[in-house]
Amino acid sequence: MEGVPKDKILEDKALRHQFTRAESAAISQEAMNDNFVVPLYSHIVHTSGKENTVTGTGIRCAPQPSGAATLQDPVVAPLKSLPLPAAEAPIFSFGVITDVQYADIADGQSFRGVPRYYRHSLQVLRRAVNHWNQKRLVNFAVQLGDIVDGFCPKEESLPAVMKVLSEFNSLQCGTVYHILGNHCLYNLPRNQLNKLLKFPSWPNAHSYYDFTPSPNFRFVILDGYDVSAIGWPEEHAHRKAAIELLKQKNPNSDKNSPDGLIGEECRFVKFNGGVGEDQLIWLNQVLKDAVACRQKVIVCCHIPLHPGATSPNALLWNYNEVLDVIHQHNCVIACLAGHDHTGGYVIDSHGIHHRVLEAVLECPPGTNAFGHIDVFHDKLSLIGNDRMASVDMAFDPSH
Ligand SMILES: Nc1ccn([C@@H]2O[C@H](COP(=O)(O)OP(=O)(O)OC[C@H](O)CO)[C@@H](O)[C@H]2O)c(=O)n1
Repeated sequence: MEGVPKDKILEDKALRHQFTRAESAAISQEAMNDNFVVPLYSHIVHTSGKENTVTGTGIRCAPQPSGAATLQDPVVAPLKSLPLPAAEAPIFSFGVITDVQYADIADGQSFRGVPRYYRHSLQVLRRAVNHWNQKRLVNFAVQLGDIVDGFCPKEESLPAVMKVLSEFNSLQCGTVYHILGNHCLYNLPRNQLNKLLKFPSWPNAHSYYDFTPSPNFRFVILDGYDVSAIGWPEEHAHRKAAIELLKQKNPNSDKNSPDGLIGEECRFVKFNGGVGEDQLIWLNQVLKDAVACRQKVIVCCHIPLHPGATSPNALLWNYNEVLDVIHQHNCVIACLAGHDHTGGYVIDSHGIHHRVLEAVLECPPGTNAFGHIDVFHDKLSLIGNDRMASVDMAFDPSH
């Protein structure tokens, strides 16, 4: 955060502070009166020929050089003595990483034959934390799910989780906010995870929460395995509902298999899940409150929320219900997810950015997949490392 004007920095301590509604509204008004610097440039990465999608790795558009004057150029006074405009400093920054899926086992592969590097993933995580620690690059980090892999021998689940968490604990410059993934639930009971991952909702049973790291920005952490065939006790209503849904939607005896399912119907597999009714009501309330506080919201969920940003077999079962709620409020600027390891990106019909992040687990030795997001008043700038593609996500600050 070197060179960042003092008044734009929120110290770590303040970032961990949960702002009250009154505080937020007051600071929000102050910010509105502020003269924000207009960014020098804003761009979206196009790497695949598909508009607004990111499929390449680590590509970042550079600002265009100003070039020589042409006949079309307006006549202007010589600029010799004008200083260059200063680059705008981010309001805050946060680290992002997903699908570490650590296990102390030999390399393997996914169901589709994609190599998976279970031990190396811990090294990628270590490099991520070191990177974020350098120059205090971030104010906090978000881990988007699946810290350990389902192939981790059961008796090693807890030590494996502890090993991963101890790497995260090396983050010197702020809190790590965790999200539940399916592989976490293959390893440990939900209640134990809720406690280990320090969910603010603990000891309540649910695994969703929100936090306000800066007065004008709120994060909503969704639990995509709220209605799920994994992670709940046998008799739990949400497990029963999930099993019933899978019975209706997926004719395969192995409910992890999408064989025979077409298009978006492929999402009805056991390794996905849905957001339950209570969580939808809670989400609606949180977004309503965020609008009242003039906050911009970043929604994070392990399972992607938009079919344009993911393969259909990694999509949230009731993604449309969640999007309906999100679209009713004019405050969500981006949705971040993991789960679909290759990554993806789309801007939806309401201008919301959906960025699915690239997995750590699939990084061949020596390569990386992590990043940090600089938050500005009118854009989120994801700066990815190596296999994580960078992208600028602009939004309208006036809404
Ligand atoms: N066709 C399939 C696919 C998977 N399985 C089994 O389901 C479990 C979870 O699969 P996995 O690929 O490990 O899940 P991830 O969360 O890492 O990734 C999600 C997808 O990549 C989304 O695109 C595991 O036990 C598999 O063996 C299956 O039986 N049949």
